[in-house]
Amino acid sequence: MREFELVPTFGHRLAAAMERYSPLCLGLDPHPSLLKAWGLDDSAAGLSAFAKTVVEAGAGRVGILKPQVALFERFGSAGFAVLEKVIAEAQAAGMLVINDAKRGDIGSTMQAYAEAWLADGSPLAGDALTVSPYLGFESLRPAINLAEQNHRGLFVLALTSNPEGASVQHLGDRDGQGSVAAAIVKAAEDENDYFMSSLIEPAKLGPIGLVVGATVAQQAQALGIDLARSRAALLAPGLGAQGATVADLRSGFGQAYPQVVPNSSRGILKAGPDRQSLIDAITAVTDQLKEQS
Ligand SMILES: O=c1ccn([C@@H]2O[C@H](COP(=O)(O)O)[C@@H](O)[C@H]2O)c(=O)[nH]1
Repeated sequence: MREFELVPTFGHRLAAAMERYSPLCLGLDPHPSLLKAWGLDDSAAGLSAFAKTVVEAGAGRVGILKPQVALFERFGSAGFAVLEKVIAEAQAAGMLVINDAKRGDIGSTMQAYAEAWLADGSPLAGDALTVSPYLGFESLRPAINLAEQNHRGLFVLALTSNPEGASVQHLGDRDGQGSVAAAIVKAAEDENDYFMSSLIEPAKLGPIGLVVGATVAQQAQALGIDLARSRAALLAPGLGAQGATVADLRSGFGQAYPQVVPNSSRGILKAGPDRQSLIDAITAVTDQLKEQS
């Protein structure tokens, strides 16, 4: 809780969802190939049917849903209308929604992105948003401030799951300056420390999370980054389709493992469209995660 307020912070709500269900974040990635495999049209109507099945399969089984915004944006305003409905329905079903839109711009424009994705009453506002810090961490300030005021969260790209990420994110490491990724993690840590110092009810996780791919988690240790100290939730895409396993999470994240929110999208979604097969795929991953905890 925040001082003078009785509304739980994003960190409190995320920790509660992880505890109640499992740390799994179910990725909602309606790729054209998946729409086809599910016998759906590559249209806004197909998108809507796909999303409805995923939300119904996840309800009561997973606490966190991550729609991939690009795959809704493909359909323009019709896709955004589907996304707005998905956000509302997933939240009504008890899930926290992390909108994976990877927004980032100069501060004045960032303010508009923040209002779209993080302001109370905005139809696109979920519980958290992914953001890119590559215009400078402080360029995210409007989103940081609005997220904190509105009990929402951010996930800042730090070490992304794709192999190309290292060419930017590891810069500085070899010449002893400390890597770009390390600077981002430290900025998130400082922001979380500042925010959490004002809480009445202590929280394990701050409002500023980080994206650290499940496929590259061990690189954080190699770069000398202490993820546990950041008190950031660690959104970890890469489980399943990109090759990372639940065992990799444990070894890769080490002491920071309790902060990890692993995402699997295609690895689970390929089990559809049959609802029960989708539920079985979700259960298989959540069971493995519970065994590792
Ligand atoms: O570093 C990153 C950041 C985001 N993503 C996103 O996560 C999902 C992963 O989907 P899978 O089908 O499980 O591979 C997707 O929406 C990516 O855009 C990421 O993979 N890596």
